[in-house]
Amino acid sequence: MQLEKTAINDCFLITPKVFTDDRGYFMESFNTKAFQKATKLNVDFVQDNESFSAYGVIRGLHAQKGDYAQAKLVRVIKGEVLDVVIDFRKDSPTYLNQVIVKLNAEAKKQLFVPRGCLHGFSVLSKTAIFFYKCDNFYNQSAEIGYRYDDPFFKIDWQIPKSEQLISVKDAKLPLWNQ
Ligand SMILES: Cc1cn([C@H]2C[C@H](O)[C@@H](COP(=O)(O)OP(=O)(O)O[C@H]3O[C@@H](C)C(=O)[C@@H](O)[C@H]3O)O2)c(=O)[nH]c1=O
Repeated sequence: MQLEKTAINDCFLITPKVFTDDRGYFMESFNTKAFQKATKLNVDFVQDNESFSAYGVIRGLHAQKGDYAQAKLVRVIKGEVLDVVIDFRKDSPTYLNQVIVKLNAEAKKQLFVPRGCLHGFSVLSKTAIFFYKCDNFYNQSAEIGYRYDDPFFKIDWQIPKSEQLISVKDAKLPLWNQ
């Protein structure tokens, strides 16, 4: 696997080694030892999530707070998304920096999202299957989130306004009040 640093501390772009042959391909989508060696981070993933979305869907911006904060290792199994991470850790040297990267099933890149960061994505392809590992369990009461169209974050989700599809829950999220 190959590791690239990003504009957010401890948020890494990971390219797995893909072995192709006449049958197709093989890759280790996750290997604890290789991950720890490359990132120097000790992360214990405990939950895997998968979601399916159509073009125009925007999910985010989400996180879990306090003891329930989650690091995520995200990737796309089908289609393409624009993945967005905002460093929301007040004590981080890259506080409020953003990482915005296209992830797709062809390139197979993964993004490691540290605990305490806001996360979201928009679907650029006709449909997309999004898969992610989490190092803490889902806890509804610990969920926090801010509006995908918050003017402070000013994220270009690369979806025309008329085609954006947002959940009722996400549409009701507050704007970030600094
Ligand atoms: C995230 C999650 C949701 N659910 C349930 C709650 C709800 O009824 C249904 C759909 O939940 P949501 O609308 O919150 O799903 P979604 O908007 O896809 O939420 C996800 O968005 C991306 C951007 C993230 O970063 C994730 O951490 C997560 O917050 O699934 C679980 O049971 N476990 C989970 O881990």
